[in-house]
Amino acid sequence: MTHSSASGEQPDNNDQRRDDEAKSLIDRILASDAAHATASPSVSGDSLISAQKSRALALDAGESRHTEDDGDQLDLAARHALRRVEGLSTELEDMSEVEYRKVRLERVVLAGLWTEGTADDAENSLHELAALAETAGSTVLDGVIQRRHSPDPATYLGKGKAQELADVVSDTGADTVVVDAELAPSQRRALEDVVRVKVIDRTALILDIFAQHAQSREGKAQVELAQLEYLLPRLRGWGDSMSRQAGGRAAAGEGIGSRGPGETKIELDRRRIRNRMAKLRREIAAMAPARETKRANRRRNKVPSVAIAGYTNAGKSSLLNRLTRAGVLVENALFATLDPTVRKAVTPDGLGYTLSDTVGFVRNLPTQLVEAFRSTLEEVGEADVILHVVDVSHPDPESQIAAVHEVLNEIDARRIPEIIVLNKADAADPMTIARVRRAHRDTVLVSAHTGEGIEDLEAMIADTIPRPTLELDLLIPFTDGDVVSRLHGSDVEILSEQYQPEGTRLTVLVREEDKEEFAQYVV
Ligand SMILES: Nc1nc2c(ncn2[C@@H]2O[C@H](COP(=O)(O)OP(=O)(O)OP(=O)(O)O)[C@@H](O)[C@H]2O)c(=O)[nH]1
Ligand SMILES: [Mg+2]
Repeated sequence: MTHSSASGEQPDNNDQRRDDEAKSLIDRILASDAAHATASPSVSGDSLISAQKSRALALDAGESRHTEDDGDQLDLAARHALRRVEGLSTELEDMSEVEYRKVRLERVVLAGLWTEGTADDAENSLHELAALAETAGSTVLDGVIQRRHSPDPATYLGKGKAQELADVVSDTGADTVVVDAELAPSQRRALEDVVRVKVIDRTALILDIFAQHAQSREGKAQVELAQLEYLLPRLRGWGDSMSRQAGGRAAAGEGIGSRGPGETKIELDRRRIRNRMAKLRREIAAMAPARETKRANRRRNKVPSVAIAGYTNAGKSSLLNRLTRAGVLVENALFATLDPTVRKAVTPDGLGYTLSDTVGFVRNLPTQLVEAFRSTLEEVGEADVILHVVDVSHPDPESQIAAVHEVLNEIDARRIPEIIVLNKADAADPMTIARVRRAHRDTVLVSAHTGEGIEDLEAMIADTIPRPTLELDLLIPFTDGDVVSRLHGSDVEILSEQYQPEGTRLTVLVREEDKEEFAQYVV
C-alpha cells in the first residue's frame, strides 16, 4: 500500500485515507494470519533520535511546571490527528473511583508530539505506536498529536492539550494512555493526574511486548533485567502514583507495562531490585557459555554464518523459512521473534552456511533492551554476512534502514558485509523501490511470499560468504569412496572431476583448515 502525499488531496479524501489506513492497520494486527494484509507499522523519518538522547530529555529531575506557551496550536492539524479508530460508548464516569480490575482488554488512547519532520512522519510514528499497542494486546480507541517544539516539562503535552486528551479519554472510555516518548516519572504522574487513567510510555510498551514474547530462560531473564533497569530510576514515581490509585487495575499487576517485574512488586526497595538485577546478570552470564560453545563449534568448523537482521515485521522469519524451509514462527505482529533461531542452509553451488533469525529492531529501541539483549545481538556482530531485511512495502523504509543501522552501529556490526534485502516486493510501490535502490547499493529485491528474487539472493549470499580458497589437485583411490562423498559435502567447491583407472581425479577448493584432511591424496 502506498502512502501518497496529502498535499493536493481533498480533505474528504484525506479523512477517507486515514480511516482506511487506520482500519487496515488494526485488521492487520488483529488478523495475524491474514496473508493479504497490506499496511505496515510506520515510522517517522526525521524524528529518529537514539534512545539515549530521548532518555536524557525525558529523565529530568522531577521538574513539574508548564512552559509559558502551550506549543504551536496548529488546530487544524491537531484536529486531523484526532482520528477515531474505534468508537465505544462511555460506560465509566470517573476512572479513579472505579474498580477496573475487571476490565480485561486494555483500551488505549495514544498521544504523541509532532516536534519535527512532516505531518506524515508524525502520523507514521503514531501508527507504529498503534501497531505496538495492538501487539501488546490492547485496543486502540483514538490517537492525538500535538504540534509543539518540545515536550512540556510538566505534562508532556501542553496544559490545554492534556485537558483535551482527558476529554478524549473520558469520551472513549479508555483505561490507559500510551505516550509516544519516554516520560520522566514526574511527567507521567502529572499527566495521570490530568487524564485520570494509567499513563504508560513507549519504552514500557516495548518492554511489555518483549515480556510477553520471551520464551527461553535466557530471553526471559534478559527482558526482566531490562524492565528492572527501566523501573529503577522510576521507583518513586510508580510508587506514588500507585498509592494514589490503590485498588486500581495497575496495582493488581495487570495490563501493559506491568507484566514481569511491574507495579505489583513496587514495595521492593532499590536495594532488592539491584540485588535481583545482579542475580539476573550472573544468570545470563552463566547461560552464555552454552551459546558460546555452539558459536565456537561453528567457528572451528568454519561454517560461514549469515545473520538476518532488520526492522520488526520486515519478514525476517519468513525469509529464513523461504531459504531453509524451516518452520519458524511468522506472525503479523511486532517482535514475534525474540529467541534467535539458527538453521543450516546451502548455497546453490553446495556450500554450507548457517542462517540465524534475530529479534527485530525498532526506532528508539529502549537502551535497556539493547543492553540486556547484547549477548543475543552479539551473534549478529560475529556473523560473516548480515542480511538486512527491509519491508519495502512500507511508505518510509529509509527510516527503518537508518534505525537498524543505528543499532548495528551500537553493537559494532557495521564493518560486516551487508546485503540489503528489499522484501515484500509483491506488495511494494515501484516508486519506493526505485528510491531505496538509488540510495543503497548491494540491494536485492525479493518476496518471501511469492519466492520472487530468492534465487538472486541465494546467489548473492554465495558470493558474499567466505569461500574456500585453497586449490587442491586430488587423486582418490576407489577404495576411499567416503572421501569423495565428503568432498561432495557442503564446504568444498568441486572445480572438476573425472574417473581414471587409479581412482577419482578431482580439482577442488577447500578451506585452509581442511587441508590436512586431504593431504595424502594430493597429486
Ligand atoms: N506481502 C508480503 N508479506 C510478507 C512477505 N514476507 C513476510 N510478510 C508478512 O509480514 C509479516 C511479518 O513477517 P515475519 O516473517 O514474522 O517478520 P519478522 O521480521 O520475523 O518479524 P518479527 O519477528 O516480529 O520482528 C507476516 O504477516 C508475513 O506474512 C512478503 O514477501 N510479502
Ligand atoms: Mg520473526
